[in-house]
Amino acid sequence: MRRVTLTQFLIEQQRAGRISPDLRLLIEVVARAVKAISVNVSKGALAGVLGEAGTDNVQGEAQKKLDVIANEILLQANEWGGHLAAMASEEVETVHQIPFDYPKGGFLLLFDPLDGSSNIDVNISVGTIFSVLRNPAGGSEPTEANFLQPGSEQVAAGYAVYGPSTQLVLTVGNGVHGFTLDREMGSFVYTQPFMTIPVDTQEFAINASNARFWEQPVKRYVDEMQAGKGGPLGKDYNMRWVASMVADVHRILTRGGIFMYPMDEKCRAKGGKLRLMYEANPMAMLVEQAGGAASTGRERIMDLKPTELHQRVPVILGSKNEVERVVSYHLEA
Ligand SMILES: O=P(O)(O)OC[C@H]1O[C@](O)(COP(=O)(O)O)[C@@H](O)[C@@H]1O
Ligand SMILES: [Mg+2]
Ligand SMILES: [Mg+2]
Repeated sequence: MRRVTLTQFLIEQQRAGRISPDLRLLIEVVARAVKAISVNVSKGALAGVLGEAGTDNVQGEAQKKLDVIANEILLQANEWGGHLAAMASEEVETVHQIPFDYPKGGFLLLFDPLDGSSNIDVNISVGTIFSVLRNPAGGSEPTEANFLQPGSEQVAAGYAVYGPSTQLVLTVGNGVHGFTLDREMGSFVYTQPFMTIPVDTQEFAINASNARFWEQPVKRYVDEMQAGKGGPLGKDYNMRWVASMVADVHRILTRGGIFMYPMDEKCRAKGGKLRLMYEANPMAMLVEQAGGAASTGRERIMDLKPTELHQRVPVILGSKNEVERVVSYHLEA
């Protein structure tokens, strides 16, 4: 069978008029950075990359060495090339300007360099999530306000999952496409065209240790799922929680399911647990492009007008009928 690489796929997208040469370059550069992160993640203890970095990030969370390494790899790779005007990272407090005297590029890149940090030291899948917006600042240095665009303005979004194999999953607004890293060849091979999420599911993902903090609509929904066949939903459900959003969403894009990190009393003061610009928006774009839905429980995630770069939001995403059910429980409450 003829193998199609990411490069070939992107050239085809460009030829079809779906992406510009600059956006193609941007995605290629992100993919190259992801390969470098994958090498570091897979070496683990052999390269001395496990454990704490001894620093806190802007959110007051302890950074792992790999959080810092992945962040540096993405920043350095993307500074070069001229396709970007600026970057924003979960690990960096303010907008990261391009340190060269290039004309400003047409795009803004946002990322969670290493998602699922608590899983690094126990050798469970982690990932990288990214989002691309247009640069509205023209030739001047983009400000934080220039980044605060709703998710519906994203021109591309994707993630890499560093699991038994490294996969890159991407949308440029024309479906969701998956690629698997061929380590010997050093290239991403197109392995999952048009990934779709079935509208119904019998699998849910939530951190059940927070049950006592949940709001009533989420309690009701989880109780109903746990009641199984004899309950109001009339079917048995299975549960999975990797605690790496990338891995949980990847499972949902592969075989369906619903993922929830809802509002709860523990995270209410912060607005939620997951980050709007680096986690919720890019995953929402991918999930919607695959036929699923993504909501806070009360609003479509991609309709939110961001108020700050590191904003947090509740997230409920995946199989459409299930997400709509949880949303209806929130609206009834
Ligand atoms: O520790 P918990 O409550 O299970 O939370 C897990 C969630 O936190 C996250 O790890 C947050 O992401 P970071 O690791 O990038 O901070 C998500 O990937 C995951 O879904
Ligand atoms: Mg994360
Ligand atoms: Mg992270």
